[in-house]
Amino acid sequence: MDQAKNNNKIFDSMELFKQSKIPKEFIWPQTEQPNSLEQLEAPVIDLTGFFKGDKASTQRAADLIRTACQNHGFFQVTNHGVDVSLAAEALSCMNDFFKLPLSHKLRAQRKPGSMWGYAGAHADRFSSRLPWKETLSFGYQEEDDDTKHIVTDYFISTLGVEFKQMGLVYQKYCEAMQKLSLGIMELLAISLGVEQSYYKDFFRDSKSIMRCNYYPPCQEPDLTLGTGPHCDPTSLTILQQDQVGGLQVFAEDKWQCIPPVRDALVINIGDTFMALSNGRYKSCLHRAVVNRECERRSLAFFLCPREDRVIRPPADIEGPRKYPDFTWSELREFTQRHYRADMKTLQSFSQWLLSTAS
Ligand SMILES: C=C1C[C@]23C[C@@]1(O)CC[C@H]2[C@]1(C)CCC[C@@](C)(C(=O)O)[C@H]1[C@@H]3C(=O)O
Ligand SMILES: O=C(O)CCC(=O)C(=O)O
Ligand SMILES: [Fe+2]
Repeated sequence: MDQAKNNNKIFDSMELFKQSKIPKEFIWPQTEQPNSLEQLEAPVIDLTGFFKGDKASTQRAADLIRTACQNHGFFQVTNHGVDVSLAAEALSCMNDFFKLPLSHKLRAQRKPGSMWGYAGAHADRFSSRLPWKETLSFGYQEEDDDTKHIVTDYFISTLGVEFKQMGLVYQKYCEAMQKLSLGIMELLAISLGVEQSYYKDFFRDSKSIMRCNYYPPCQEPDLTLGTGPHCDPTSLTILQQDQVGGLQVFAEDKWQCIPPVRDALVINIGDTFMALSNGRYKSCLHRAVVNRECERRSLAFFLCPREDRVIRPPADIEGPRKYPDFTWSELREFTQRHYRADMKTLQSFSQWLLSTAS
């Protein structure tokens, strides 16, 4: 794997776009590019009844989730309780950061070993197959006294007090994401026939990751990718995408698209939840493509358990264990230091874990 250690290459997206050809580091192995992709059957689930405690609609939602997660792990939710104007503001104010001159963005540059900060094409980590994107990532955790304003504090301390308003938007957005995540954990438990609060309790005192993905327009979009094929190593991803489109999922042996649905959030389970379901639910390969005409933005909230909590499925999920015990801290370090997340991350991690254990 090209896990380049702390490359010092920096890409300025403003300059990149002026060149007629994209740098070779951004070129990905060519896969078939069918002109029009099928749409993935990612059911759009209205959460109104669930939030009202209506048993019949909760069961219907759980049934739709079970079918989706047994197949590819993706579904969408509407009436999810995230304020529409807050969601729109979180998406729009990304530009207040990504439109800054590179020198200003680099004040937030990701430090080696950290998950937080600004990264341009991950050029600091990889030396080939660079994604055509810039990202800004930061942490969120349930509030206690010294983490009550963890996101706002991050923006002020990293970018300056003029970014306080942006920090407040993402602080509120992360709080809404966390609340929705725990509701979905209840639906996942119901869908698996597990005690309803089992997973919700598992994610108490969680430490999650918020990631802003900014995909500039690209002069050779078919040669590169915004985000390469991967399975999310995390537990649950709540993705807000703008109306541009570009998210694709590899299911039934082909790439299928998830076109934007207004006011819906895309949910997918990650490798850690696949292990928590003992493999009954699938963490699925997905990617993001870019286009020549316009930028694309997405906000991904990655729910993660407390780093040291042992990832183990509940006893009443039948069948022999598919994965060894591990902690999120171990899997995260594996993806950050030894292995670039791809289609086999959890399988490769399990083998690595068992080989280093013996
Ligand atoms: C634990 C993580 C690693 C990545 C961010 C995340 O929080 C969840 C998704 C992972 C990622 C997006 C999967 C594709 C490759 C990656 C390098 C990226 O394109 O950003 C991954 C993230 C990472 O920073 O390693
Ligand atoms: O931007 C997208 O649509 C997908 C991004 C993604 O998969 C990720 O950040 O893990
Ligand atoms: Fe992803």
